[in-house]
Amino acid sequence: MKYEITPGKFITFEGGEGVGKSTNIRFVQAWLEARGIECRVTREPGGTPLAEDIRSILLAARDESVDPMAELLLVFAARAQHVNQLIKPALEEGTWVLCDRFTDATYAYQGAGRGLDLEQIEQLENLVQGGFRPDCTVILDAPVEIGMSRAKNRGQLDRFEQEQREFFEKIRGFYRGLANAGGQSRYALVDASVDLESVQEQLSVILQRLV
Ligand SMILES: Nc1ncnc2c1ncn2[C@@H]1O[C@H](COP(=O)(O)OP(=O)(O)O)[C@@H](O)[C@H]1O
Ligand SMILES: Cc1cn([C@H]2C[C@H](O)[C@@H](COP(=O)(O)OP(=O)(O)O)O2)c(=O)[nH]c1=O
Repeated sequence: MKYEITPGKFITFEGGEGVGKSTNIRFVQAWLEARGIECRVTREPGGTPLAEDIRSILLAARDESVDPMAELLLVFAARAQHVNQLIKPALEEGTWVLCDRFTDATYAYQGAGRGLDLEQIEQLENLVQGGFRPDCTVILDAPVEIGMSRAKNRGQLDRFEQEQREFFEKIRGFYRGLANAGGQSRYALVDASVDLESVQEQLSVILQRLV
């Protein structure tokens, strides 16, 4: 008898700085593993040794201003490595992959934030990923100042965290737009401004629909 492995699901977590992505990914992992679902937690930019090296290049604060197109191409270089070396092989084994940010972050940060053309980003998305997209994208939404105040105890600011408030408002607006576009979509908007328990209640409802 042919034994078929059910491929895993690919869930991505998006939102502004400090909204609680890492904290809630750990909750989702525990929730799924308690139901016998094997999970792999990863992040972007990063996830493999090469992609983590590219992450360090992207996040380093530097005197030289970084050309937005150079930033965009680095993000996708890291993603090509991550998708092909880690994410797809894990999914094919039946492991679920929980990823802290993915391509929606590129539309939000390099597109809405830096002002790059969304169609050019889409061309790169198709080039690097083909038709590969997340099964579900959780957007954790909170006012910019809440995320900033939660993130501020983390020490030195990286190159993105050094941006002005206006940059983060654009990113928040973009994510909310994705979630509110209507119709059947893979996006689930979570109010992350409330206490952790209330955030996790919202996540449980989303997870019930996925398992
Ligand atoms: N709903 C919440 N209420 C209060 N504090 C939170 C909440 N969610 C996360 N935190 C705290 O905020 C900080 C940033 O959370 P983190 O998960 O690292 O965010 P991100 O990964 O989105 O940058 C952590 O100290 C975390 O414990
Ligand atoms: C995945 C991705 C991340 N980024 C940025 C957003 C973040 O500022 C940074 C690192 O992501 P992350 O570690 O999630 O930041 P934080 O925990 O502070 O929210 O990389 C992009 O600009 N484009 C992308 O495509």
